[in-house]
Amino acid sequence: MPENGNRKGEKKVMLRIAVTGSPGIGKSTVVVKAAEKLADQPGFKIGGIQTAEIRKEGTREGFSIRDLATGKIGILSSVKGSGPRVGKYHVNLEDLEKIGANALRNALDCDLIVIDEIGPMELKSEAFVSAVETVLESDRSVLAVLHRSSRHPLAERIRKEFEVLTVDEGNRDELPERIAGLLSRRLGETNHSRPGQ
Ligand SMILES: Nc1ncnc2c1ncn2[C@@H]1O[C@H](COP(=O)(O)OP(=O)(O)OP(=O)(O)O)[C@@H](O)[C@H]1O
Repeated sequence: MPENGNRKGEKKVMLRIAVTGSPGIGKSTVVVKAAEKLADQPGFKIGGIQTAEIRKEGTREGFSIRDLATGKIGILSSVKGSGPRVGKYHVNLEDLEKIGANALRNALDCDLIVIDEIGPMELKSEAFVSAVETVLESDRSVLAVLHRSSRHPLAERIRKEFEVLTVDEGNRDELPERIAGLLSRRLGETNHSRPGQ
């Protein structure tokens, strides 16, 4: 896609997809694979966040958070620490805000904003919630992982506004291709809607 800046004349054709499903079913993997397929397309700019487990000697000790655009990585939560608790983990509000919320705000010129994930840990931070709301108010396409059972107003809003796909063992292998295809076609529509193209 051409540099963003002035998108005057560009039709708003953003696509909002959320994947949800049981713990450990493969939600993050679907999002990573879909984003990788799209990143292979020349000029397709992806921003946002990715979370992953931190394991030590086979035991899960917490989660990391990564800014997809800069590669900057921090601690989202840890069994050690002092932040608000979610299960046995303490949420690290500092990195959630410095890396997570900032990554979302800095992704507003991207073709696709990835938010992995919108769940109980991330929703502990008002700054993060506010950054997600800013993304929702933008005209950017979004691919998010949505926690299955969160009743937080932001999670409920996403359920209403996004196309929600439930990952299961039967569809998790084909979903990345399907999602990448949907987003890729939408990008094509965006380019074709630009004047002079
Ligand atoms: N299509 C697949 N086939 C086989 N294994 C898979 C597939 N997708 C994911 N996995 C494996 O399942 C595990 C969990 O994957 P992933 O972290 O993507 O799940 P998740 O639903 O995002 O988990 P969580 O609920 O903890 O956020 C990983 O070990 C991953 O390698």
